[in-house]
Amino acid sequence: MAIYNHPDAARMTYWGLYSLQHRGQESGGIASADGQNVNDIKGMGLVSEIFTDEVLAKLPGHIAIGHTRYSTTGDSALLNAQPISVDSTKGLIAIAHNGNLVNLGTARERLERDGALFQTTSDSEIIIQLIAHSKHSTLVDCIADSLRQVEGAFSIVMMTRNRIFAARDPHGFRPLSMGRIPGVDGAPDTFVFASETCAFDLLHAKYERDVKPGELIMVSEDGVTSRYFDTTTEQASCIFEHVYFARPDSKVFGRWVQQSRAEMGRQLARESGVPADLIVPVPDSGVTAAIGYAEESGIPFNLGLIRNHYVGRTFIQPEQRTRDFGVRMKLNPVRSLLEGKRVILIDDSIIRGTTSRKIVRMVRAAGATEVHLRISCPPTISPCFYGVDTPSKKDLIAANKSVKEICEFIEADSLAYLSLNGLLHCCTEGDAEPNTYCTACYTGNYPTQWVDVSEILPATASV
Ligand SMILES: O=P(O)(O)OC[C@H]1O[C@H](OP(=O)(O)OP(=O)(O)O)[C@H](O)[C@@H]1O
Ligand SMILES: NC(=O)CC[C@H](N)C(=O)O
Ligand code: SF4
Ligand SMILES: [Mg+2]
Repeated sequence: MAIYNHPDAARMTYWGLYSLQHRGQESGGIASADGQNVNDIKGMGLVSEIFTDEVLAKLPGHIAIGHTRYSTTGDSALLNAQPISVDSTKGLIAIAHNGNLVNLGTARERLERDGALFQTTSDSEIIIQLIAHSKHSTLVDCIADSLRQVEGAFSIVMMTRNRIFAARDPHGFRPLSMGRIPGVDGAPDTFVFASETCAFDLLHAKYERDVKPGELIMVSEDGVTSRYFDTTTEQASCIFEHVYFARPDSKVFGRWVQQSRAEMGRQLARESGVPADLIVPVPDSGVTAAIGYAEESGIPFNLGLIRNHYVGRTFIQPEQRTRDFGVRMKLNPVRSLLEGKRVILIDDSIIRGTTSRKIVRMVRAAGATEVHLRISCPPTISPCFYGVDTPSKKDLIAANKSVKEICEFIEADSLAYLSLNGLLHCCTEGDAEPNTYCTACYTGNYPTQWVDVSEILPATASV
């Protein structure tokens, strides 16, 4: 999140982060500036646990950036919480980064040889260390120079004591949108940047446009300026944002997530329908696809699994132990709906298999006579290096087992996944401009050169 020109920028950022909590639950932070000084407050846990009125009062100013972290490089620890600030001859710069860099080893070594002292173990700090060490004369040139040297996924916002910057990597892996709150009585407008447009709604900000792949935007007293630091790379936006990561009330890569997900459900029903009495979504992320599936198949839909609202997302938990327990604490079956029924469960993805195995058992134990599982994306066979912490091949169930074997493992009566062509159709259908997506976790074809070879070795070789 970033806010430029609002008297209570930190509080606006706090509200925005509240709407983006689903993107990271481990730590959070806000940095603010009043034109002279920059302050920041970071903590472990959820946004609501870190920020109270008292804490927000310590963050004055009309400029702010904020972050919720889902760790992909570096420990889940306070030292890696963001925004990360670095002070140099260019003044203090703070960064909030969504994504994951893939050439960090070489970049970090080079910087350390040049005398950089790293404060964190996360990849994100590399970007501002590169800026701090850049030889270019203006800050914006230093930033463009830095962004040309890093490879991988980065949607970033940065701030100095009086400016905001926003940029997206040339592949446009992760989303980043720009919005505006019109100034009252001729006052200047407030500019807002957020990973997802759902953050704009609460702030009454109007979605203006996406930050484009390879674009660097600067907002200062002189207004908004934009330049491109790379125009040579083909777009490869993360299709998993539409499958799982983003909220259905967000527009991601210029397309409503809700539309894509409902179409995934309809397509799944067309590709692998099965006779049944009831469609049950696996909340939350399976709900929209299940509605589409029910629409297409004509089979009744009901909430046969209830989600405890005080438990967050399980897949993005950093530890398997918490993921295991999390599923049971989070989801509980509704016996009165399931008893004696042939049930089709709809979920968006199977990564490790933690959720599916527990849920199929749960639904059967609650009296379902048949349990069929339908997944609204293809089998996840390869890890992600671009900001989704899908593990190395040995932990990805679909990299090690056939669909038939997975079906046996999760003890379902039948299992089917959406086809890759089906998924691509669902995420592009009706669009004016063709969207180009990364689908590497389903195909193993990575859009960047730098990938960790040890992670993508065949599962048996890496055990
Ligand atoms: O195979 P697994 O390793 O168990 O991971 C896959 C599960 O995790 C995700 O849900 P999650 O609980 O994270 O979030 P949600 O509440 O947004 O659905 C996803 O929707 C699957 O249900
Ligand atoms: N979820 C993210 O965007 C992670 C940012 C960064 N790679 C980190 O691990 O801290
Ligand atoms: S590998 Fe998968 S999760 Fe990662 S960016 Fe590509 S589509 Fe998204
Ligand atoms: Mg889910």
